[in-house]
Amino acid sequence: MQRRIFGLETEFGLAHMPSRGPRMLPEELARVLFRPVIAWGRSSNVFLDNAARLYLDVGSHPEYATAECDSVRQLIAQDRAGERIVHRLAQDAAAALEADGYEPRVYLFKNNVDSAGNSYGSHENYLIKRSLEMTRLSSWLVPFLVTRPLIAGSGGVTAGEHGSGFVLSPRAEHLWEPVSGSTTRSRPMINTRDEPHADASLYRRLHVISGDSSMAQGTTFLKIGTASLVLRLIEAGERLPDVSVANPLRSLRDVSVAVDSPAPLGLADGRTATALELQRTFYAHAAAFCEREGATDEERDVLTLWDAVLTDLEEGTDTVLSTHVDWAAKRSLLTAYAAKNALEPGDARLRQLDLAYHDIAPGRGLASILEASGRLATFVPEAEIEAAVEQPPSTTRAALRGAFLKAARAGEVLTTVDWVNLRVNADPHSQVALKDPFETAPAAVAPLMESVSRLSTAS
Ligand SMILES: Nc1ncnc2c1ncn2[C@@H]1O[C@H](COP(=O)(O)OP(=O)(O)OP(=O)(O)O)[C@@H](O)[C@H]1O
Ligand SMILES: [Mg+2]
Repeated sequence: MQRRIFGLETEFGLAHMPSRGPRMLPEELARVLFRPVIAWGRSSNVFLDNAARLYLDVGSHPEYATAECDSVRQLIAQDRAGERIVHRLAQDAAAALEADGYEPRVYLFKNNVDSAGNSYGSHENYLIKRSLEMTRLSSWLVPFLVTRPLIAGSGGVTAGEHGSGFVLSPRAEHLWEPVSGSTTRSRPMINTRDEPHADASLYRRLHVISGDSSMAQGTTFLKIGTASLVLRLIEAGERLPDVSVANPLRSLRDVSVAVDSPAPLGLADGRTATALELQRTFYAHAAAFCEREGATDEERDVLTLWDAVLTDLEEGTDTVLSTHVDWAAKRSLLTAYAAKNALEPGDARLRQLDLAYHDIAPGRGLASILEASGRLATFVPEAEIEAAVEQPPSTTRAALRGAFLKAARAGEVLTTVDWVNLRVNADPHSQVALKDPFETAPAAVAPLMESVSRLSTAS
């Protein structure tokens, strides 16, 4: 079975929301949040012991990029570990604010649009074969991503020029092209910037930036697991029906807004199909392919859940939908709250509830409360998430990066690290390039480790 590398980058919304008294602006708050990171790692752009990258770009959105994972469950653990790491920074920041006379109400939101309408991303990374032709890839992947909000959207209340309402994917409004090399200027669904972070003759890193950040573990499981299955079909050269949509961006928005009365999407060949029909087509091909070619246990679990979610949508049932899919979980909360308090659709309290769903503070954020009470399904045991705060995935090169960083930090040896390269600063010949993301053999970093132990003993 072909293995795949997955990585998830999450940008968080950061806010000080005092009930009274002075309010700290996000840029300043971000600096306070990163003070311990800079003290520890001498930079606001660091690789952690769990081999993830934590950094602050321009602006005020802290970003956590998971280490390379090779299963979706592992990715969920590493992604959740990232939430914990930034949450703990937020707790420290709150204490620092309090000491300075501010009310200590610091919030981190794992969402994609702030109250001013700015969008920030959740980027998915998939290792794919270099030999894959990009046009063939996008002819299937784009219609898949256009319709994926049905099964993986985070849901949201909008108050736009077209009136207030509920959308499946708040991110959908902020994308401008199906495929492009730029992330900011034109914001595509698939970014083709060619940075494989691996042997470029063998691999590409597919960068999908159209998805919403996910709170429910079931949504991450579906979002990544189904995309990976679709990639498998494409990589295997399956003969697939042409389901190219005529206008991907318009269709993405149509899918997002038409929650209850889905309009058919126009296909490039003149036919029409609903998003649900297209998702069912992708599912059917993936299921048949796995039946024929074999599948991992995890892929079978993805197929089972995908089928169940689509069946719920087809039949108007809720056997798995609101326990696994963010938009459905959120919508039932909103509906119940609006009914109880007799609220109009555009009421500001509904937008607050929407936001509270994405608050990552355990016991305060609504998704975390739903999960704790069993109303959102879990895929990874709590102990695995807590372990992932410190430990990298053991089955990818992240394990070697993590071990190197840990040893170097313990010995106070300064290093320079990126996704591929590892180096001891004081030993220019020590550089190792881990071009194979599946490399886990300690021998691959033996010279580096020797250099670390020599220099730590020397100090
Ligand atoms: N060969 C690979 N294939 C797929 N994913 C990878 C590979 N190597 C690294 N990754 C993942 O890609 C992500 C890279 O995150 P990072 O934030 O550094 O993104 P970037 O696109 O390189 O840069 P930036 O966000 O600064 O523009 C991580 O989650 C990492 O685990
Ligand atoms: Mg990034």
